[in-house]
Amino acid sequence: MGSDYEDTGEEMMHQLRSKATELLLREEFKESTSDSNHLQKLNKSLCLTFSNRAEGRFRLKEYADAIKDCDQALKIDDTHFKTLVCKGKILLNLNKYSMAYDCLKKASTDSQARGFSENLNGYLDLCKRFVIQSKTGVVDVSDWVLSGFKGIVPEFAEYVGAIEIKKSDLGGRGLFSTKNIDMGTVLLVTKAIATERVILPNDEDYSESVQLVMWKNFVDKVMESVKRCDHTHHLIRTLSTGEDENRLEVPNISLFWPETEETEVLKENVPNISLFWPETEETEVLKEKFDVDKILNVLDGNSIVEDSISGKILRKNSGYHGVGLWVLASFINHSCVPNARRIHIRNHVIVLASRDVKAGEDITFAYFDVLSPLNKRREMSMNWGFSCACKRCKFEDEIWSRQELGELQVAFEEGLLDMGSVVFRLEEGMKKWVVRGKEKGYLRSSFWEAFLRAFESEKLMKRWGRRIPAMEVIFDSIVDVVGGDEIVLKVLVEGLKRSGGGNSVGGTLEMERVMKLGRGVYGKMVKRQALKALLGLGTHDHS
Ligand SMILES: C[S@@+](CC[C@H](N)C(=O)[O-])C[C@H]1O[C@@H](n2cnc3c(N)ncnc32)[C@H](O)[C@@H]1O
Repeated sequence: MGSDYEDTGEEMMHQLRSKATELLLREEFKESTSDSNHLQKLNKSLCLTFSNRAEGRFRLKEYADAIKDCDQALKIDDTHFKTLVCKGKILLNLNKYSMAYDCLKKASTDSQARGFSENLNGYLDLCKRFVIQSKTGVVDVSDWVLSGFKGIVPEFAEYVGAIEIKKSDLGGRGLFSTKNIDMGTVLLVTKAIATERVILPNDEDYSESVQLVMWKNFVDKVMESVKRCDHTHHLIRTLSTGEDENRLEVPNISLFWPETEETEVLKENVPNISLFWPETEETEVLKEKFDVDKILNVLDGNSIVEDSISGKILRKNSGYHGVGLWVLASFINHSCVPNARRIHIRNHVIVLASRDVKAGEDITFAYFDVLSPLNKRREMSMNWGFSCACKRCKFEDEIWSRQELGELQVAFEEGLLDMGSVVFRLEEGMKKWVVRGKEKGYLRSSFWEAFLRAFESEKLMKRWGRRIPAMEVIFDSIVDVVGGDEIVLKVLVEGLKRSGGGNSVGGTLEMERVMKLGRGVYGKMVKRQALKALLGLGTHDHS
């Protein structure tokens, strides 16, 4: 990097090494007391120099090199306070929580710990919490939510739940559950390689430019991370560039586990052997080492927009528009019958089960609004560069060949029929076409807009209400398809507020329906009272 700080360190280290070599050559260092003292001083300086360079490299986020410097310093003095603190902080950043704890604990017993400006006990507590979190995935943001997002923003450890990467029928690889999982359970917590956020202006043209600048800054940040850390580069290279997805390797999930030795090995700077090949064009070697085009393609297909349909930014000022790359989350495929969703808190993404998930299921979230008819969903998936292969699309593909359904869709889109009539005809049609169970929910979700407008209109309900299924029946079958969906939740919450907020007997049932769906949207990490506060339903609940 060539900073002044590093240059001075390098120079000093060089002088010290020369002096040590000189002493060794004279073979006097063992016998001579004065030289032994001198060597001691020399070692002390060398230790301090390594320690200082480690600190500098830590600040530059060059963690692998910083750790090497710490180890050199600790080889000279394994109780060196400053180095122990520095190594502890680096390990914390590398998600090695137990090892970080051990380092910082050792530092905390040093007499210098008392006058130390940073809060060592705070770090130790954080390590302890992270060790538990990274094993259990249990996170609770209720206090933060209840404080109106004014308190300290929660910090998260990396967590990889009961999931694995396998070949997926949907396309390429996917993330799969390895056991039965309850709705609201956290499946994955991971920090972004990089994120970039902006507040979008109202002006459409200007907004487009702002988004372009956001994308450029984001790409720059990713490139920086890749240059700084071989492990990051390695992880990004496991992602799809969109080409030949079915022939891609399936990485082992352990690559993403925090606290493991395997990641430690990969974090080391292992030079590529091609670097030493004779007769190879230098540019060729460099290209293989750092392929900008490949990384750009990876970013195109794997970056996640934070406020997209199945993402939720949990904080007060969520007027931001953001993009980020979360490597393991990028293995999650899309489905129009999704079973997971994302919550974004600062640079972390938390993926949670938005319904009960069975062992062996493909974990999926919605890349786009799945409360839309097939033709719109097709368009949106093509914009993403793929043709959706989920079971709902397959079913609807077949059933849409029925002329009546096509005509109904046109009548709905062009407003040729009132929405009550659209809904009535759809329900009657489903009887005739022998559509049953979940498949009814597929079509109802595609006609969500029509159902919503019918249920919201007193006039239409007077006319059609008795001839169509009750709103609760429809909503349940839609939730069965789309899982914990924020749009459905909002409609239910508005309905509940209009009916007096759950004080009547019917209202209590409605409240339970909302709370259950809320768990699918926000997960178990937002407890009941906090969830009510978040939904604007008051916090006076004594149940
Ligand atoms: C973010 S990646 C998901 C992981 C990817 N399958 C892999 O092997 O790396 C998005 C890509 O996965 C594929 N994909 C995701 N969901 C799909 C779906 N429902 N149907 C078909 N292909 C899908 C598409 O090729 C899409 O561009």
